[in-house]
Amino acid sequence: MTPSIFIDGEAGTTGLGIRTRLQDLPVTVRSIAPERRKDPEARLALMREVDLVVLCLPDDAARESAALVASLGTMAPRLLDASTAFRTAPDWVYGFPELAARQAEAIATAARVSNPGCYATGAIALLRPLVDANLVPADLPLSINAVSGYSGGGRSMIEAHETSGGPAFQLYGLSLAHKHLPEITAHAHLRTPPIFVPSVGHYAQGMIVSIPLHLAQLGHVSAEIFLDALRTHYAGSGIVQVVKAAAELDAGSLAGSDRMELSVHAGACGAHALLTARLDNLGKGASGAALQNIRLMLGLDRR
Ligand SMILES: NC(=O)C1=CN([C@@H]2O[C@H](COP(=O)(O)OP(=O)(O)OC[C@H]3O[C@@H](n4cnc5c(N)ncnc54)[C@H](OP(=O)(O)O)[C@@H]3O)[C@@H](O)[C@H]2O)C=CC1
Ligand SMILES: CC(=O)N[C@@H](CCC(=O)OP(=O)(O)O)C(=O)O
Repeated sequence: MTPSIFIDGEAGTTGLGIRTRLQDLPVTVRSIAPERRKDPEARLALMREVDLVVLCLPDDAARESAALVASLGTMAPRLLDASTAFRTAPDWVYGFPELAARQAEAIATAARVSNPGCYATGAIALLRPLVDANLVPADLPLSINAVSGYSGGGRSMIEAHETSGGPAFQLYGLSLAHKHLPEITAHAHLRTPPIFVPSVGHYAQGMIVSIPLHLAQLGHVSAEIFLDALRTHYAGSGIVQVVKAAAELDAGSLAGSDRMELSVHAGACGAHALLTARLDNLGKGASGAALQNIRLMLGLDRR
């Protein structure tokens, strides 16, 4: 039988991206009448009838909706959440199929999967293989810089940039406590939370996450060793690709793609390296990643 899906928040930025990507898949998308989209009874009624619920809501609404699903007990559908609410929760599986050898399998069989944050996707993709291979110590004090297109802030930020015109470039999260830090620390296997400085530019979509490293702090490693480790880890992935370092990086050039590109830039002096991840915050950073997880959860393919 064709599996059925209810996207709670289907009219939002991430929800719409998922709907569009589902069009060519053998699934039935069940929708709620727009005027009842915030009505718990109407949502619960749909949740009872589907195989998979996908939450594309702000964190508090996602927690409420997850509680509605849980109230169905043994009749509960499976759940994929795009918010920050459950990304480090012990009874949820982190929806990053490329994270480790068994992750795609764990996602395929999980009752509850959390979709990674956009910045976290880039940072974890770069760090986790290097930490696991003991090339970057888990307690190394790291700094992570990132820039996102304004669609990363959802509907309200999109409207602000497209009507009144937002700032050309803005650092934010300057209390250095961005909501992605717990997930980056946990899933990159770090023991020291990094300093994370996000920023947003006056363009719609696409992001770069970059992590500078002083090689003298790391012992006998080089940019080439990092590159080899990343290439080995992501060999065979059609989605996460390790590419040659270029002299410039355009944050918007993967807009519309669900791929992510990782690079290692070697400093000319031989003492520095810069790890970079480029992705579309709405693609591998949100709806594209959700599609990977939906396909795995519904058995539509394996990574
Ligand atoms: N945009 C991005 O790049 C990314 C977003 N995410 C996450 O995905 C989730 C959705 O974000 P995004 O799509 O950007 O946000 P949007 O603001 O674009 O969409 C959110 C949607 O949720 C609806 N909504 C809000 N509150 C409720 C409620 N109580 N009950 C039912 N529906 C509700 C909104 O409806 P209405 O507008 O009518 O209130 C809107 O349709 C968030 O948790 C976000 O952090 C994750 C990765 C990247
Ligand atoms: C530019 C911008 O505002 N970006 C968002 C992150 C987008 C994202 O990944 O969202 P979730 O972690 O909420 O799922 C922010 O920094 O809050």
